[in-house]
Amino acid sequence: MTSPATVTTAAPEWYKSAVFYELSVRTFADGNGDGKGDFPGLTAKLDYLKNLGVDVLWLLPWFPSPLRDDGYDVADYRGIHPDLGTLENFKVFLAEAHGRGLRVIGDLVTNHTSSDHAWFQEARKGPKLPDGSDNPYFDYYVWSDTGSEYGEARIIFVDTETSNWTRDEQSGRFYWHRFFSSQPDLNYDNPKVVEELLSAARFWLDLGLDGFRVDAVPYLIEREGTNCENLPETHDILKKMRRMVDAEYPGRLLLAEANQWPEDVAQYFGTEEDPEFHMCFNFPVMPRLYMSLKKEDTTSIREIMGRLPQIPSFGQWCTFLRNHDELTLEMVTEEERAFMYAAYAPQAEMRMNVGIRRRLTPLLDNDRRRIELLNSVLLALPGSPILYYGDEIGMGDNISLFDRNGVRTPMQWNAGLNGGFSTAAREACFFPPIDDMVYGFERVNVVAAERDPGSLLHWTSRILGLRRQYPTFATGDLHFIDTDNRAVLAFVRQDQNATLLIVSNFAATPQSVTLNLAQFADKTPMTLAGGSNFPAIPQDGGYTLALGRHDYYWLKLD
Ligand SMILES: OC[C@H]1O[C@H](O[C@H]2O[C@H](CO)[C@@H](O)[C@H](O)[C@H]2O)[C@H](O)[C@@H](O)[C@@H]1O
Ligand SMILES: [Ca+2]
Repeated sequence: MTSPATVTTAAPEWYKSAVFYELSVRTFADGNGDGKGDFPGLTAKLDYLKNLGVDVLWLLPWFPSPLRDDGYDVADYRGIHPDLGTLENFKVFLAEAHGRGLRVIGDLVTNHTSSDHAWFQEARKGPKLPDGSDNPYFDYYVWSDTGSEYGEARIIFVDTETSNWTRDEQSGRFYWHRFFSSQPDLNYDNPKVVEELLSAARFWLDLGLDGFRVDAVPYLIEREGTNCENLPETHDILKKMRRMVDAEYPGRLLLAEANQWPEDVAQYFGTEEDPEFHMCFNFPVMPRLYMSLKKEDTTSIREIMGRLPQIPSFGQWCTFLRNHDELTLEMVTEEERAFMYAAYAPQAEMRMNVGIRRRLTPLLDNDRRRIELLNSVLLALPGSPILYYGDEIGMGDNISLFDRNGVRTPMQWNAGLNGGFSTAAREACFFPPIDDMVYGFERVNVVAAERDPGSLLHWTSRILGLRRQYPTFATGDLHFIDTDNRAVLAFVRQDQNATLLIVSNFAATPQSVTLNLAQFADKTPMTLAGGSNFPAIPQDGGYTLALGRHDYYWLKLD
């Protein structure tokens, strides 16, 4: 296999203009007919992803794991889960992706390991080994005799866990875990742990991986009297990771998963002089996009975007509508959370932990106008967008499945057996393919979408192409425009190349809006898609537009 080891580009900040696509190898495509997706299966689908118009694939954890948290419980940082194929299969996949100009990032699960990891199994033997020597692995984890420390730290998986401490029978001590009890937290006060994780990262970067989404970064360090989130010592460790990447693998990407308020999440970029992550997910804006739709009031989007601190010049936000977890409601007020539950999770089983375990299309009632609206805003706001696999064809969910698995069902490729995901018997599929009347693979699948010129898939591909023509979407400044209608969100993206005006109607009825465009007086807006001219902006700047329900305009002002 002699395909390129990396994607060559002159732009070191390639991530700023990239569109990301998140997928799970396990549920994307099964290459050997055993009911489990794998790297050969994924490799065979690379042309589909390239044609869709994405630039970077983010792969969920592929490591050996007992799968008590869908792979976020890593048992070996340097391997491939046997269900997914071999290291050789991975290398072929990476070369084939790079050969098509696609980059690939992995998921580095830093905060914890699986309790099955050899380090934890060794650690359980206690601080001293039978021969009286020190057990070097004991200090890889966070132990307590009483399980009473760090009482101010919240429990994250509130539906499952009642404490962040669990007693280990073998050692007779309590170990610390921010997530499931099967995920003991690593002890980042131990420099050896830091080195272990850096060296695990090097293993994959040496193979040509383009970077990592780094999981659950706020929780690395614990300190009494704090909530054990976002601590300075945690930032010191993450900065060390960035220094390693910059020194040894320049051009590779670190993306932080820090589900925090704007002021806290922005800290994960570090500074110009002492950088941390190249990118951070914009968690706070995500639920407000949904909320604005049901409230027909976009004030919360403007407010939260206005709260985002200035970030270093190398930094870029990462925006998303959905991912493999529940639609998290951690970054909203209690009142907003109650609104979101009532609006989007009418059945109790749709709720999970602090969020809603549903996919994009069912959340938006399979309403094409709403799906297009939210996606268009996602693509126009500052940041690099991430699409979640299957959302481009309008896949549904299966809330009867345990935990967050309902949004992790097999990709639907065609109307045949198991939606083309696998040739195995349906019962052998890792998760059952969706086969209900509305979202089942017989109706919702890639082949059907490719045949229909008006499909969501084609629309997605077209709008990605349009966005790509205007680098201003990637790096331009953002200015909100004052309007007389809160249901309509209007903003400008601007740089030396272009001034783009984005107007979006979040209401379910047609709306009229008057924008204050005084600073653009005399300019003639032109639609990006069709090149049609709109009336010129008058001298006083008052510009009235009519928009159909959930309609949007992408206009150019130059
Ligand atoms: O590895 C443990 C978990 O880490 C990520 O979790 C994030 O998801 C949570 C919701 O499921 C969220 O509340 C939390 O703030 C995040 O850190 C990962 O994405 C999960 O899949 C995983 O279980
Ligand atoms: Ca397989």
